Amino acid sequence: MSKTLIVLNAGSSSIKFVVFDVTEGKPVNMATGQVEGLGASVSRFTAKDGEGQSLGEKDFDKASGAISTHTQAVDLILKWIDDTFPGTEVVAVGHRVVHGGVRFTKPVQINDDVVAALEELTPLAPLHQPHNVAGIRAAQAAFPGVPQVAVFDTSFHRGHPFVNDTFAIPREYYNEGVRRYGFHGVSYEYVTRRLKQIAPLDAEGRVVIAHLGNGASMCAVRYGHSIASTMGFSALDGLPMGTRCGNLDAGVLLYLLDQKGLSSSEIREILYSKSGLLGLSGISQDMRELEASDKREAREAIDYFVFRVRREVGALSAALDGLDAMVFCGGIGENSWRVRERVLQGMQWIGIDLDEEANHRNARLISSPLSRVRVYIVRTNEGLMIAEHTLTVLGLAAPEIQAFSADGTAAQRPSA
Ligand SMILES: Nc1ncnc2c1ncn2[C@@H]1O[C@H](COP(=O)(O)OP(=O)(O)O)[C@@H](O)[C@H]1O
Ligand SMILES: CC(=O)OP(=O)(O)O
Ligand SMILES: [Mg+2]
Repeated sequence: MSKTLIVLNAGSSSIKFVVFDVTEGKPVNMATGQVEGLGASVSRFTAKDGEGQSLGEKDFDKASGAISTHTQAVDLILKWIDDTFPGTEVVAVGHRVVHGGVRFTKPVQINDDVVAALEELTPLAPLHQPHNVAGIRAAQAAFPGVPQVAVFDTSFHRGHPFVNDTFAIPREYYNEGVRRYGFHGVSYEYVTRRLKQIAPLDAEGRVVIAHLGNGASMCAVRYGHSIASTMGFSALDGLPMGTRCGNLDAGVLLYLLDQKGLSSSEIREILYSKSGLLGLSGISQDMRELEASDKREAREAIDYFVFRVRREVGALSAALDGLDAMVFCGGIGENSWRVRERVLQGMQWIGIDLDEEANHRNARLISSPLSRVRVYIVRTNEGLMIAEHTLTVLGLAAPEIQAFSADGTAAQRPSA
């Protein structure tokens, strides 16, 4: 009987999943999919095989039994896996968990104590953490006795030097956990490892990675380790995102509270769900739609996005004492040649010279031979990273994965 590992990435209104065959101790992608629109009037299930070919899609509305909870979605995913891959045994479940706080500096096997600790971190990541915990509970109910592992978005950043870990507010807040955690660490860890394979010398240098997806952040990596991130205490800080504001003067919060009389939950809704590309354009949170629009507001939203990314290239390069390579990943970073072109144009001052033709075709290397700084596109793969960590934590990984997987954890990092 073949052995299967399931990776779950539970968001506010969707659960993404990846099914891996792990019979040989190495994850082989069998299927990727998601249930979107949880709690909405219509939810949608889609799945693709390892080559990207559709394995099925189905809409669920009131008539066919709408899916409103994460538990129902996990049950649906489990049943689909059972029907699609009969004769496999689920041996482990790996979860992406956005916040690991100061305690979780590396992936961990989940038990009741871990779940309780993750629940306590909910106020730090209200858009993600409750859903991550709901996904864990749903999977525990669906796969009783099957070991589960949490892999954290914050772990990769836990070695930040103090100046990149703190805010200049009274120190007691730092001591109680008000720190610049940084997120998207699972993606950055994967990209850092791929860069080691693609360009080993660059991977040892000073690298700025831009994870530009629906959530977006940038990370400064030196000798393969994160030293700074644009995201801070919450997944709100730094770059503007699909619906999140990014960097914001704290005075704006005081204004909304004191002068506009908004409640904290109204402010949370604005900053997390009504801002960013959606808030500025009034049209969409989706970069493709904005690029297709000829409205001035759409153009200005993209202008702002590009401007903030460019600023951070400079800021993170300063944090790194220079720049050797840059990497784009995430849905926008991997696919939008327009955004990349606009970010990189006129950056000769920092050593970047774009190869426009390579950039147009989303090539792996998009800087010209004249460029002192190499610029790459790397397709991120958070699911594979989570699968490898899950196998390693549970002692199920093939030796080469075990060695690879042990090598990037914050616990083993030299101090930055
Ligand atoms: N070909 C493309 N051109 C421009 N933007 C794209 C393209 N493909 C995807 N995107 C954008 O990528 C974003 C989604 O990124 P993704 O990393 O898939 O999101 P998530 O954080 O939900 O995983 C959306 O804004 C989408 O419009
Ligand atoms: C941390 C974060 O922003 O995650 P996502 O991109 O999945 O929203
Ligand atoms: Mg994402």
